[in-house]
Amino acid sequence: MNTGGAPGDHSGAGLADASQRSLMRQILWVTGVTLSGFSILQFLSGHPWFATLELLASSVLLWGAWRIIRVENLTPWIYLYLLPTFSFLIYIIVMPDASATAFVWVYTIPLLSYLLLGKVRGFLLTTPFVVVAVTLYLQRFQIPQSAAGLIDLGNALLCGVLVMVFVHLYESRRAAAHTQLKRLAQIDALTGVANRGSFQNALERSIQDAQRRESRLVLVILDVDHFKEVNDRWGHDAGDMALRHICDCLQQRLRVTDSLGRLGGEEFGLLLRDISRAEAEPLVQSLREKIASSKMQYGHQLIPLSATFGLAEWPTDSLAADELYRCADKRLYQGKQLGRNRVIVHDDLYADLAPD
Ligand SMILES: Nc1nc2c(ncn2[C@@H]2O[C@H](COP(=O)(O)OP(=O)(O)OP(=O)(O)O)[C@@H](O)[C@H]2O)c(=O)[nH]1
Repeated sequence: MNTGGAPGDHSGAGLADASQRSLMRQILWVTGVTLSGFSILQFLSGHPWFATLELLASSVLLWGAWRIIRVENLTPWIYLYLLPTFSFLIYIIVMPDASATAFVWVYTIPLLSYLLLGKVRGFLLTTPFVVVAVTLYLQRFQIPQSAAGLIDLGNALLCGVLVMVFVHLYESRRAAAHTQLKRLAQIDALTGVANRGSFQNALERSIQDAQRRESRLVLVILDVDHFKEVNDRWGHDAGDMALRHICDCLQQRLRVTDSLGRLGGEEFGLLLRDISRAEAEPLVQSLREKIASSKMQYGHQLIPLSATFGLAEWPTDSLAADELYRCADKRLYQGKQLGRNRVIVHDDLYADLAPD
């Protein structure tokens, strides 16, 4: 059973969009400002055309830094930045009066790629550029014949390889930690089902999906009856165990497309997709009976539990998620007033089935 996560939830490579956008902005600023500094140096060393070119490129980068926050799709902008930048870095290795130390700029290729594109796309972009850079470097400066020259070359190449390996390892662990954190932020620590926030997101997305497919869905809110007594009589641990027990009972009967979430305290939400109120009612009645009939084993004691359920159907009860929620909650409250351990499916109270 799905516990809140809905289809279409892509974690994506690299950093999350908002922080990736601000990171991209900072990178554009830094490279823009650095390049304008270099253009002054080029001008002073007698290369006015190259200086003008760098100044133009720097203006484009600074304009990009201002614009990047508002662009809709960030990915093309990232490639638009990385491809010319990497090509330029390779050019400065092979340009006529290039210094052998210009090769150190190649080390920034894996850093920028992994930072902006994540592990897989970062690796795919880094590899060809680094291979081309090393090949051109060796052609341009020839393989040294002396031991000292070979050591210098070995240092430069080995350092490049290690930078790539370290960045790859770092990004793999960062991406795994990000996925784990994201998962933990969406689940309720006690029961392992979706927490309130991710259940509400699932409800919003399911409504949009039902709207698109002209389907129906049912929102159920349930609250454990006299739960305070469970805590008072058997202790808080028994109360915690009762909450997990109720989740188990619910999960055993739900379909994979349904969602279960803990809305707070002893209140839970169920999202039954592609189902009408009439079809949902027997299912919810069976859930109620299952909870009421399976006493929870706590040590040598059996603790009786029951819950009251309120149902609301989309789109007949309301089109909006918050109104649908209020409707189900109101019926749950009516169920509590009528004596608990029952399912209320609509506002006509006398039409609802009373248990037992
Ligand atoms: N063990 C445990 N108890 C909790 C947790 N969250 C809330 N509670 C307790 O749940 C109890 C809820 O009590 P009430 O709101 O009075 O509800 P109730 O006793 O179930 O009564 P009705 O809902 O009217 O049937 C309180 O005693 C809370 O302390 C939790 O995570 N674990």
